[in-house]
Amino acid sequence: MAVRAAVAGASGYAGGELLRLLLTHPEVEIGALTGNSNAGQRLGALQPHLLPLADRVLEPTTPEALAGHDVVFLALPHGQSAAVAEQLGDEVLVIDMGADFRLKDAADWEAFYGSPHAGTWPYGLPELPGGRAALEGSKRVAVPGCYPTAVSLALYPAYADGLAEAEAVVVAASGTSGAGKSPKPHLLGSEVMGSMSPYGVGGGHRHTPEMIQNLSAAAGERVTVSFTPTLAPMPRGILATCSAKAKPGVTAESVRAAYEKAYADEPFVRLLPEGQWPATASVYGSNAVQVQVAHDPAAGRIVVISAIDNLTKGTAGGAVQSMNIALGLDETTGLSTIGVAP
Ligand SMILES: NC(=O)C1=CN([C@@H]2O[C@H](COP(=O)(O)OP(=O)(O)OC[C@H]3O[C@@H](n4cnc5c(N)ncnc54)[C@H](OP(=O)(O)O)[C@@H]3O)[C@@H](O)[C@H]2O)C=CC1
Ligand SMILES: CC(=O)N[C@@H](CCC(=O)OP(=O)(O)O)C(=O)O
Repeated sequence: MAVRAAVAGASGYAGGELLRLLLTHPEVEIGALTGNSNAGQRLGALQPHLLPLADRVLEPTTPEALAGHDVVFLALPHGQSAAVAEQLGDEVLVIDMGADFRLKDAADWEAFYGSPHAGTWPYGLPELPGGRAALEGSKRVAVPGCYPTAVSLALYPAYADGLAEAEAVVVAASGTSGAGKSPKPHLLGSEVMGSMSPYGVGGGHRHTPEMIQNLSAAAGERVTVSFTPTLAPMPRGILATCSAKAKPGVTAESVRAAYEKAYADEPFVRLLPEGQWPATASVYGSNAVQVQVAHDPAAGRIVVISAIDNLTKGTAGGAVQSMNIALGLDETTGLSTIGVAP
């Protein structure tokens, strides 16, 4: 019997990418589609690339509209999911693509999001140690942020294998869809085209505590992360350049061996052959993660670069992968590692 899925936030970028994936998922039947300011609109007017759903009309996001489904995806602005989720009952699988339930530390949540902490749900990054076990049979999933997905998958093997000191430096470039669809003055076409710019510099970005949470769990000690996001003139993609001081005795061979071990059996993470580097174009529209490692002996640092599509593995693909695990389906069902080129 098909898994009936509702999508709240179907008019947004994350909701649109989720629907693109669910349309080809062999086990899923798409149920209610809800929005907020766009309720009453045809989906075809908002997501013209989703042709099979063009004549569906968005409903308001209410418990009644979301009732009667096996899975409810919440692709809402952060801070909006908790109130909706608590009205859905314990039997339905709720997958939150926003930030509300990602952080374990209430003080971190309050410091970075400025509202009371709603709680913590099993975290939807199966590749992390213990990640799959946390999701199996769960009725709640918190999908990670896009930058924490790219950065945690780049650095966790170095920490899990005890190769890196507990400080990491990350500079990551993101495509503009990461900022969502609502209009923002710094995201006007003329501001973004032909330019790259940093933001959230100096530890202010709300994804910093999420990265620290993941890397500290892998290291078994608190890892600090100096994170600088930058905006790149492209619609999708994240390229994360991450480094950490190498522990004494670490070599290029020991670094590569740690990553080969971590990713040998991962269906979506590809440690590239030596000499080949991750690129956002190679993972465009796919759930793949490209990773490459280097050891810089002069600087005494491990350098790891990862590339993801922020809307796919960084949000909607990660959500579908987690749904598959929670429901006991093959983890790769409905997901592709094939990109779009050129
Ligand atoms: N874009 C990305 O790369 C990533 C996004 N995410 C997360 O996914 C979530 C959605 O982001 P994104 O799609 O980019 O954002 P968008 O701004 O593109 O879409 C937001 C969606 O939420 C709906 N919405 C807005 N306010 C409310 C409300 N008060 N109640 C119910 N629905 C509401 C909007 O409906 P309407 O249009 O009808 O007003 C729209 O469907 C966010 O939490 C974001 O952080 C996570 C990782 C990456
Ligand atoms: C380019 C850009 O603006 N990106 C967003 C991150 C998108 C994301 O993952 O957001 P959530 O944590 O809200 O899910 C940002 O930096 O705020």
